[in-house]
Parts: sequence; C-alpha cells; structure tokens
Amino acid sequence: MAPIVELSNVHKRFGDHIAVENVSMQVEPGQVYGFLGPNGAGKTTSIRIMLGIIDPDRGTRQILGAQSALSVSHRVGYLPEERGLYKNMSAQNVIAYLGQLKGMDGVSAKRRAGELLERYGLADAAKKRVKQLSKGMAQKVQVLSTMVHDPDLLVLDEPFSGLDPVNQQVLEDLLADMKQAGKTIIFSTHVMQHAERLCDRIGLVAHGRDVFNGTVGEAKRLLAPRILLRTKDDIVALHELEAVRGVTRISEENGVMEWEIVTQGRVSTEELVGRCMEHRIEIAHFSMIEPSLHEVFVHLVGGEKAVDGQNVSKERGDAK
Ligand SMILES: Nc1ncnc2c1ncn2[C@@H]1O[C@H](COP(=O)(O)OP(=O)(O)OP(=O)(O)O)[C@@H](O)[C@H]1O
Repeated sequence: MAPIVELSNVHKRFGDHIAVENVSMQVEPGQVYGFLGPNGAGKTTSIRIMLGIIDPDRGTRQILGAQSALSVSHRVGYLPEERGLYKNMSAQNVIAYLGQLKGMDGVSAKRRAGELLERYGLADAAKKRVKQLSKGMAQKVQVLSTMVHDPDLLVLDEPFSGLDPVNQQVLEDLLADMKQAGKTIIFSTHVMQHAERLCDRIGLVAHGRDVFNGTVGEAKRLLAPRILLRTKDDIVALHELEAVRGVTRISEENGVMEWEIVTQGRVSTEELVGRCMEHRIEIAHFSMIEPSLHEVFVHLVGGEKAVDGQNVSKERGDAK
C-alpha cells in the first residue's frame, strides 16, 4: 500500500536561513506519526510543505496519492499552529461552517458538530460564542473542527500546547478514538509523553534535519538501559565492570543503599547479577529502567553532554 504522506529530501530556505534541509518522512495508512523537534527545528515548515501551503525549494511530496493537498482537501483535517476561529459564531455553528467548507451539507454538519461537542465534554459550550470560551476550550473546538467532515488524514500542529492536563488527556483520548476508527494522524509536539503513548512512529528533526525516524521502541534502544539496585553491601566490584559506565547513589535508608547504574551497550542482567553473587553483594532489589523518549530526545538533540548531566561518570562515581 502506498504511503498516505511522503516527503522526500525536502529543502526550504527563507532568505539566508535554511529552515528545512533534507527532511524525509513516510506515513502509512492508519498510523499515528509524531513529528518531534525543539523550537525552530522546522516542523511547521515541513507540515506546510506537506499540505501545499508553501512549496519546497527542492525535494518531492505526495499526500493521499496527490501532488497537491488542495485536490484532496476534503479528506484532510488540519490544525494550524496559529489558532483562530470566527469569534462571533457559536461553537457548534463554527464547527458546522468549517465542515460545510469541506463539502458537508448544512444539516449533517450541524448534527455532527453537536455530537462531537457532546462526546468530548463541550456540550455546554455548543451555543456559546467563540469569544465567550476560554483559550483551552476554543482550542478544543478548533481541534473538533478538523475532524467534523470525517477526514482520512489529520494533521495537527502542536495540538496539545495551551491545554491543561485534563484536556490534554481528552485530546489523547480523542486521537486514540480517531486511530481506532482507522484514521491516519500526524501531529507535532515538544511533549514526549504524548508521543510515547500515542505514536506508532516518530520523526525527530533538529536544525531542519532528520535526526531519527522509526518506532518509539527503536528510539529507546538508542540508549542503554539503567539499572536500579538496592543493597547494603559495597558495590565497587560492579563499578569495575567494562559494561558499567557510571554509578550514582540515589538514597540510603537503614543502611540499604539505592544505586542507579548506567550501562554502556547491551549489558546482560545475568552478567550483573552473576557479578553480585560472585562478590557476595546481597540484592534487596534489582530492576532495569528503560530510557524515556524524553531522554532519547535530549540525547539526540542535545548530544552526549545533556545525558551526562543526569548521570555520574566512572570518574565522578561515588561507589567507593
Ligand atoms: N516565513 C518565514 N520566514 C522566515 N523564516 C521562517 C519562516 N517560517 C519559519 N522560519 C524559520 O524557520 C525555522 C523553522 O521554523 P518552524 O516554524 O518550521 O519550526 P518549528 O519546528 O515548527 O518550531 P516551533 O516548535 O517553535 O513552532 C525557524 O528558524 C523560523 O524562524
């Protein structure tokens, strides 16, 4: 099956500034794709290129089998980074109006707008004018307006920004519902937890370039796991292992110390446990901590230094 969206080696310059340099992405039907990157990385520019709002200087794009998103716009729902709705219209009418612009008839658009508002906790806001809504509520209304015409593809630029934690969860649930309904979703975010929970694939850009493209699991495997060990014994024997990069004492209670062991490469649990037994280190607790997507992000975007900042290297370790 052809990808729903494909950017190949896209490049965009604004004056002297290169905003996007060789960005590529492929999104398959039904996938949730997280487009991640720090401020100014080129996410919005790439999304605008994808949707035909601006043209790339070089590279190619394809969306729903078309060269231009304009010819398939009724199949696409788009939440731009700049928010804005007609302030004097009611929430229900503004969603219905945007549905009509995407080809819906007035009655169906209004009915569907009412259903969406009810389902996602905004029934009371249906008759209120947009200018009477809080910023977060207006944003939710705008998100709902992107899906009123039942598009196949949702492209949401920073949909979580400006929402409180409860409404972020509502939005996560909404996106999960859309995925369940077989929709393809592309969203940009700085907040790794959303991407971690929702995405089948992620693309990370920094300074306009691709830094990573793959699944969340593949991203996490880029960093070695950490180990949490609780013991009352001296662990200097572990510190000397080749596979151990650093050891940090986290806490101490009743003579039992909790250590975080940073490994390098794929250290085996057997090797560490074996070493503990060999040196009579009695284990009160032993667990492997998978790196978070946030840590991978900092590692890829901020470089090794940022990761080292959280850990203690062998030289600085206090295991002795
Ligand atoms: N129309 C424009 N004219 C000049 N420079 C631009 C224009 N649009 C974007 N840029 C620049 O291109 C770079 C990438 O911007 P872009 O908005 O794509 O980043 P972003 O990853 O979406 O950032 P953020 O997360 O902060 O929204 C930035 O340095 C930005 O200042």
